[in-house]
Amino acid sequence: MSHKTIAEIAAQLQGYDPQALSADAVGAFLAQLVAPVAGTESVGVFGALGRVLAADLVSPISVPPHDNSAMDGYAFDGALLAGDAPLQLEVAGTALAGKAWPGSAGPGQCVKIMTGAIMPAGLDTVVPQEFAKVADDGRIAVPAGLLKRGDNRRLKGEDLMQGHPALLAGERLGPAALGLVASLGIAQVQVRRRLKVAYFSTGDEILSLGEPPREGAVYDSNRYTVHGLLTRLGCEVIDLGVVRDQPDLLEAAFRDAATRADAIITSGGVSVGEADFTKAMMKKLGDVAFWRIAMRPGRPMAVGRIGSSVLFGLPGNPVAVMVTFLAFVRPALLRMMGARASESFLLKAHSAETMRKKPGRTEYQRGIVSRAADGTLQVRTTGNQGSGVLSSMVQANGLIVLHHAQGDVAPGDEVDVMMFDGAI
Ligand SMILES: Nc1nc2c(c(=O)[nH]1)N[C@H]1C(S)=C(S)[C@@H](COP(=O)(O)OP(=O)(O)OC[C@H]3O[C@@H](n4cnc5c(N)ncnc54)[C@H](O)[C@@H]3O)O[C@H]1N2
Ligand code: MOO
Repeated sequence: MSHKTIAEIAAQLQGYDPQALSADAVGAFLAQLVAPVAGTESVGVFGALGRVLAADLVSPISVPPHDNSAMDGYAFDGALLAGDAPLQLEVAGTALAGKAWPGSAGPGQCVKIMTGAIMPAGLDTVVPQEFAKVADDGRIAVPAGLLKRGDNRRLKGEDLMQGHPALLAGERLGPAALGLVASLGIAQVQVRRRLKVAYFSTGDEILSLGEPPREGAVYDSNRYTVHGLLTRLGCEVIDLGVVRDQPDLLEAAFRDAATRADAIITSGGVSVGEADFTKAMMKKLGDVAFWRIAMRPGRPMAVGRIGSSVLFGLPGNPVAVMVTFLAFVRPALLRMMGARASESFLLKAHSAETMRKKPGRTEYQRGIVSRAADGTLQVRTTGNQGSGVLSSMVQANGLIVLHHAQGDVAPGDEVDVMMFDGAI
């Protein structure tokens, strides 16, 4: 497959400046860099949760398969409802769910019917049992003015119609979609193959779990966060551990990742520090751009391609990793997974506090959304917004998105919030 180079994509984007990119420009760039992976597989319905449908799914049957009753009651011909007086109907038989009533109702007759039972021929309306008065002679009375013709009847195919698409290619199959597939009698679905994403952390000061603490060193948290983010997305995660700032080790890790994965995610080493091994190695092995993004947190980032793998070089700070992942990597990976484009879901909430914000960059503040006394949604920040303060990501239930052109926020102003539920 031929891919566009960084230079080719950059040439197409107006005002592309790697040293000052808006968050929108990053999104537009990545949309051009990545494409859905080829390859599909057939999976059973239980195993299809979270997978991406590879082709439109056309209904082989109609659901429901027949007109049927939505209530336990009595089915009758709705044409009789014209008058003002209660209808008096004789009960001709009983229609049970799961089989057709074999008889036929004559004029002035109704059929006792259970929820889900096929509507007997010629009958189109159901009076629920609670509203039907049964007289001593066994006849039932339908009160006047209660029903319209067709009430309490479910039409054949009102959920899914035979021959029509029930689900479109690119659907990420959730619990409702699994049930829908099963309701069509379909046991296997064709889904895109899982995306393979390799991940490693870089930095000499990064300790792996199990190593004793030492001065100046911190335990690797990014690999665990990224593992969680990727797993929730339904990717196959290839964990390449912590890689020291040594050219031979970095080169081996990148080469290994590029042969095994569709995408490579690294954290650390993309800023302007002196030990620039990671950047140098990315540049040597692939077609990579180094960006300064007009955003907070998550200013530095590297993107490009090593071999045929897409590279996302995320900044080392733990919160910046999560924010850049949610803002940019997640939409790009969804596109690679073949998922239909979906805008990230932003909720509006009233700010409970003043937020200082300079126009000209996008800021993501960790927020806690709650319901105010008047029933509306309000959001407050978690306090310290340092990009190393991972505990605040745990406290938060969403990211307040202060857009590029936006200025200061006053208490009561509406702000956009990207809720974590569903995203991570
Ligand atoms: N002179 C400048 N300095 C910095 C700039 C800048 O523009 N000019 N940008 C700052 C920003 S913003 C960020 S973010 C960082 C990004 O730097 P790197 O990507 O090179 O990351 P490191 O320096 O390796 O690490 C930054 C920070 O994060 C900690 N870290 C790294 N990896 C992990 C991990 N796997 N688990 C937990 N913590 C990790 C690391 O210890 C550092 O504290 O640069 C700023 N500086
Ligand atoms: O990416 Mo840095 O964390 O903006 O702080």
